[in-house]
Amino acid sequence: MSEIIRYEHVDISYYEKRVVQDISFAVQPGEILGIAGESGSGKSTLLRAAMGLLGRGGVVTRGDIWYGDKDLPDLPVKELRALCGSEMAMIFQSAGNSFCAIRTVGAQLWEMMQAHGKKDKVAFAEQARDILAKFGFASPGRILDSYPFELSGGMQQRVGVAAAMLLQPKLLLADEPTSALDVTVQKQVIEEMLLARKLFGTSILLVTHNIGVIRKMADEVLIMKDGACVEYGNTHEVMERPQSAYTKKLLAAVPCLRR
Ligand SMILES: Nc1ncnc2c1ncn2[C@@H]1O[C@H](COP(=O)(O)OP(=O)(O)OP(=O)(O)O)[C@@H](O)[C@H]1O
Repeated sequence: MSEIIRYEHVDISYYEKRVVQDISFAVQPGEILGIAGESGSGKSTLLRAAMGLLGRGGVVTRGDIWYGDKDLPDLPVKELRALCGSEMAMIFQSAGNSFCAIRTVGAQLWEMMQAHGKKDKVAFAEQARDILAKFGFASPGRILDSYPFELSGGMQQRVGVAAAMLLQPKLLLADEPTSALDVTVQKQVIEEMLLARKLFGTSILLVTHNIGVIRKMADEVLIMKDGACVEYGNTHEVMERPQSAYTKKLLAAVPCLRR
């Protein structure tokens, strides 16, 4: 199998109530799959299932999520934790919530790297400055020495994306990464994710309500409603010739956006 990740007939329940049913898709190396659809249709749940982040009450009840030859829902917690960050990284709507308020950004990133077995702090600092510079930060050293509250929400989100790339994961799971941002910063975060793909060949699974973001970024798109897939295919084709009534309605509700 050459795919980075493959979902096969996945059902997920919370407290025995099924919220995701029979979802199948695959993401190739360097490919971006956008997932859009109704609120509460299970988009975030799909991403969280890969990372083992469903929490108490959440279970993959059927199907497989293959990462290479590893079926993620069946993986022992320790093995899954080792993959998280180094192979698969996740970014959320607000990176600020993931940072601890009372320690510098640099200290927290170093802690993350240590958790993945890195021991050379000087090499880490150099790599962190290098990544931040690649992602367009003018003063990487200042960012690392900052406390999160010294950075704007948009800046925190941009740092979050760059930080996720420190371990050069093969797959980035992005859950509404732009929805809390103003339009200018949204564009910067989109550019950052596209740059991550260009620099590192990272595949991206992107959940968003923003069809404009899907048009701009995604090679393939999966549209969800009531826990099920109503449409899945090449983004351009789905946007130009949607087949399901729900996708047609969803696209009709979007103001005309340029690619
Ligand atoms: N921890 C949880 N416990 C119980 N039910 C949950 C939990 N998390 C999500 N759900 C339910 O699972 C369903 C899918 O939720 P999910 O957050 O995946 O949807 P979504 O498509 O990402 O929604 P949105 O677009 O509003 O973020 C919803 O009915 C939600 O209420």
